[in-house]
Amino acid sequence: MIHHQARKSLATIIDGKAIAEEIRSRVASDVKRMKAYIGKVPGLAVILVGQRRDSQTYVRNKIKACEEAGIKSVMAELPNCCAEEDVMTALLKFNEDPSVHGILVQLPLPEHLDEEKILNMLSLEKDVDGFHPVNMGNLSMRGREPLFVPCAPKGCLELLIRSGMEIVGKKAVVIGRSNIVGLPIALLLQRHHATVTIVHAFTKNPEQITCEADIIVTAAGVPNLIRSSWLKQGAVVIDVGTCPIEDPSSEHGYRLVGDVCHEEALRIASAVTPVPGGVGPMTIAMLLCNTLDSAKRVYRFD
Ligand SMILES: Nc1nc2c(c(=O)[nH]1)N[C@@H](CN(C=O)c1ccc(C(=O)N[C@@H](CCC(=O)O)C(=O)O)cc1)CN2
Repeated sequence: MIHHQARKSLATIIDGKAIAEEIRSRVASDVKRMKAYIGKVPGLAVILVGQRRDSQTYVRNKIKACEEAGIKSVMAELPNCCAEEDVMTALLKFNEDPSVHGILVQLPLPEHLDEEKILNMLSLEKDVDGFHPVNMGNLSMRGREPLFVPCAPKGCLELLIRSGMEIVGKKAVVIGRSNIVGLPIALLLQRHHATVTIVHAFTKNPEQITCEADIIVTAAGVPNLIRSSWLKQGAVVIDVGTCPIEDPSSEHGYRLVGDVCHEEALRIASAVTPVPGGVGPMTIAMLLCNTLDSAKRVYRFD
């Protein structure tokens, strides 16, 4: 699962795709067991608004992953020009449906829709993305437990643990402060007793901050932002940034790159995630885990 490079000095590449596959097959066997014992399977509802190509791909991959794990999925597809009310109607229907244990609204939504208002209407018990404001509040407060940890952050944590990185007391720097990735990852690392700094677009001299970090989780969406001079020797680098860049030599005319200059990071870090094949596949694996956990909670099945 962890590929050591031929040259001794190069970092380990953390194979998120292989780890995600292992987790997905564990989920599949748990779903099978649930079906055999109580005759029920977990159900996921997906709401997709508009026709963004990337969102369509992610949703397609989520539904395929559900299928492979034996999780039932339903989808509401709404046009880009739909009203907030239409999204609410779909969402409330899924909130009421007892065969649905997880609901997700694919983000980003078109600009005219109020994301916070919509996420706020999700049943807290079915919010498998963990984006409901109350869930985020619980994630941020000591002594409280969120029902669901957001998928990409949960995947990052799993990759960090698998890389052998001890988190307690370590200096962690998170680059980016979005509600989907940067903010929840920072909260999660803090929960695991790291000393966390968030770097964002207004941070002065970010390089001076990142080069002291034992752990870097980057979700800036800026290709090759993180060069070797930004890294401490032996750091673990988790790259959540995914950006398509033009590449006439590839099949679709583009390829995906992360925030990290991968070749440079390999020479300085102790472990690095690739893009693609790092955090992305883990995001989908964690969604399956959260959906399964939700169904287990409903049926009191363990
Ligand atoms: N409701 C949500 N919206 C969004 C989330 C989310 O967790 N919940 N996260 C991102 C997009 N995302 C999931 O929705 C996601 C992004 C990337 C991948 C992935 O597997 N990436 C692959 C490459 C895939 C490709 O070829 O295009 C990889 O990195 O290897 C999965 C899910 C924003 N919205």
